[in-house]
Amino acid sequence: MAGLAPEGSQFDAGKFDQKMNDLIAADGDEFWTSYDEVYDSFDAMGLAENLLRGIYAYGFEKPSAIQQRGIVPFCKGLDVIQQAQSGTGKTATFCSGVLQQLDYNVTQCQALVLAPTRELA
Ligand SMILES: Nc1ncnc2c1ncn2[C@@H]1O[C@H](COP(=O)(O)OP(=O)(O)OP(=O)(O)O)[C@@H](O)[C@H]1O
Repeated sequence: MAGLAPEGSQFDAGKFDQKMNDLIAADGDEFWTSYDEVYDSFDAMGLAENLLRGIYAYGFEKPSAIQQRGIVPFCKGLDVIQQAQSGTGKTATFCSGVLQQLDYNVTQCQALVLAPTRELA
């Protein structure tokens, strides 16, 4: 029937869980369920000078709780899942992480942000 995913391509939660468990077991040293480093200033995060200037130009003087914990692992290129209440600065967290990693000499697309607009509506 039109519109249906091909046979075998549907998401299988059981297989996904099994795959995740295998990955965690195999690479346990590289998998954290929390990240303990906290940076209580933007200066301390080692951000690029132009990015830092932009952050301060926006009037952001001190990083929020999620920013204190979330920007640096993002900048290190880690795969991260972050969760915080609405309005606590998540957008600036992942934007800072993306901007820090961009190569400004490259004109091709370097980042893609997918947002669940239904939840934001
Ligand atoms: N460190 C900061 N200092 C001052 N203002 C900030 C800081 N970080 C974010 N803001 C401001 O706080 C407001 C909320 O931030 P933001 O939209 O990033 O939060 P969010 O967690 O992504 O929200 P939502 O869950 O609703 O998408 C924005 O107006 C943003 O400019």
